[in-house]
Amino acid sequence: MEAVAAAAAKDKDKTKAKQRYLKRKKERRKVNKKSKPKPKLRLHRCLDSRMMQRGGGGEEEEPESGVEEEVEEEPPTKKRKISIEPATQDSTPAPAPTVSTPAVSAPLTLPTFPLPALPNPPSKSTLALQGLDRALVNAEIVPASRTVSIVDTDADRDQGTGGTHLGFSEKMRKRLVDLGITELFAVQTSLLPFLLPFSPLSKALYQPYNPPPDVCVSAPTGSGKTLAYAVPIVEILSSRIVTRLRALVVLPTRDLVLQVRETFEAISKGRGLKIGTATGQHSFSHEQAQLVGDHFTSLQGGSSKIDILICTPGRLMDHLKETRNFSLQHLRFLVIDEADRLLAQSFQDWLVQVLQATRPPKPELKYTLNYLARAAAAPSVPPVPDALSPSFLHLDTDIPSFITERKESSCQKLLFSATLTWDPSKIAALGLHDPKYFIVQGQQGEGRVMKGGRDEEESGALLDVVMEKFSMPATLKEHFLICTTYQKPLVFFHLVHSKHILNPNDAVLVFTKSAESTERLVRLFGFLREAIEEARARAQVLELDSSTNTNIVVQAYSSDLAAAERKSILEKFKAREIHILVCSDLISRGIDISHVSHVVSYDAPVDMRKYVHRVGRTARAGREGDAWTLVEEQEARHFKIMMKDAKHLSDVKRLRIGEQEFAPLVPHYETALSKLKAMYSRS
Ligand SMILES: Nc1ncnc2c1ncn2[C@@H]1O[C@H](COP(=O)(O)OP(=O)(O)OP(=O)(O)O)[C@@H](O)[C@H]1O
Repeated sequence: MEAVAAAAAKDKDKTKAKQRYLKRKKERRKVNKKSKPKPKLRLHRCLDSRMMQRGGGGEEEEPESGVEEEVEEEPPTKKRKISIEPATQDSTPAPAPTVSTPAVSAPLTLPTFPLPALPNPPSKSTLALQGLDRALVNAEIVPASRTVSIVDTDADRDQGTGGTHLGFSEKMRKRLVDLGITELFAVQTSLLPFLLPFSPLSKALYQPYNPPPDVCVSAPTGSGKTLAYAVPIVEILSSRIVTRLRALVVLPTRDLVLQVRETFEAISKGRGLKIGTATGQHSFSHEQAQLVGDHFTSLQGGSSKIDILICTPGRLMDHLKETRNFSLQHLRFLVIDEADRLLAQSFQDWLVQVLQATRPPKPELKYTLNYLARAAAAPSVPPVPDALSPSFLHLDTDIPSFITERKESSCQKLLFSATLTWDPSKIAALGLHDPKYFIVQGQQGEGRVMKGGRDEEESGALLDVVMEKFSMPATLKEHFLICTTYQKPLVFFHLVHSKHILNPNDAVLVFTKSAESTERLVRLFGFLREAIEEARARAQVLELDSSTNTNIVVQAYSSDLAAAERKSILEKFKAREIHILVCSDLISRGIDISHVSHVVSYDAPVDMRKYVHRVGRTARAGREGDAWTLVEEQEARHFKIMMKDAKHLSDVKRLRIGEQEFAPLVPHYETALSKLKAMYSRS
């Protein structure tokens, strides 16, 4: 019994000792908690602030539209992972740990180390501006509201304003007013005074010792870039006495060449300037006869029948290589419109070859072995040193010159796009001389509210351009719809027939991903209308109201069509004989059809550049316009991320169409689908 009692007492002591130990441990923990730093918390804060500064955390958390919330976010697991990593892994030397000696032999807590302090990373704008071309940092940011009236009132005449103060002549002002242009748009008010300075020397056709500065312009679609370069070119070239090829405008497609030619012809009426095109639409010999005067004598200065050539790069290369007396040495202007697209195309290195043809070759020392060898191999009739431009004069070795200063090409390069690239490697390839950048703001720029005043506003606009957040026309309304692949034709059909789109005077441009999709959609549309008409004839269409107009003219426009056919289709569309034009991205850039009131991207665009140019076919020159993008369910995530990256998601409204709205169409759609299937299986 005694032994049992002793054992019980011993157990009791042990329990008491254990309780005491636990109590002490708890107290020690409390003390430690108060005195020790909180590494996890600090690291979290540190990481959070870093993420905010890098734009990761800060921007993602920005409250956006209801649509925005549907974008899937990355789970925040990473942050936690990092926070529990042992601090000792960091290579930064840490101060000696402070370990408190326990009063009793209790298990030691892990020593903690103060975390190394991370320097604050530079802000986004500083990062983007670091290493940027100085000229780009000094870009002129032009608000879209900077317009100027050119209607000549008595007051204007007295004050010498009314447009002529922008550098162009009274003759040009009158011509523009005759064409219905009463005020100049922002891109024009900024560029004209720059390209047409008052000093007569700057308007000279040749400036071999002080070549004019090059210009890069980024301005929204439909903002009037064509006139911004056409007016100065016509004004400066009008002073010429002898016809030489002095302006070259390069564009990516034939359709655009024809459009720009029309603009030049309209504004240069009565100036005696000769305008030519080279697109491959006519035979090569026909084009040669249009471009060059003398085909037989080899003239070192070339021989031109035109002052201005508007062309595509492929055909330009052909003439440069094979057309005798086709010379670019007299160029005063080289315009690259839709520059980002053209710079992305190699076309036998067209840019390098063109730039080389504008620059004078280095003077050669006579009587060197090389020179003599080449002279011996030269054709028996040497080229005649006629009509050389000032910077090429040294080619005529018989003309003595005592001027040793190097002569440069007088060619001023002008680059334009709504989505201009700022890729330094591409810009460097242009060898720009003293470039000046103009950035015309659109929708986002006008609405921007910046706390830091003008400087911050400007660097914000610059940052947007550099980071390819493109400006949109202020008058554009954008929408998107998400649907299944099966529903897409139904949604499209419903959209154009419902109040959303087609009013009697509306014109709709529909973009698909390829010529084949264009063809298929037009056929399906036709079969669907047929099915509805048949059902109507059988008086079966009860639910479809009479507004479902089946007389709408829909036409496909694709590269599969002959050039003449394409031209005729575009003319009919402009004349409103065609209501819906379905096309691939062939005419998504530059084409200007003023009455296009709606653009539908039937197949969602894969990148932001494509999106900008497609939707830019409407809402041009200050008119209203709507853009609709049909997004298949599986593409929705990509589309939203693309928009979000471009800071544009909140500007695009999501539209929801309930299935019941197009349910009456479904039986007819099924009939149309089976007809389409039968047609394709036959072919
Ligand atoms: N000052 C103006 N007043 C009225 N209309 C104008 C003016 N300037 C240009 N326009 C018209 O605006 C339309 C769009 O012009 P333009 O085609 O030059 O735009 P853009 O900036 O080149 O567009 P994109 O980037 O899509 O090629 C044209 O129909 C043109 O005639």
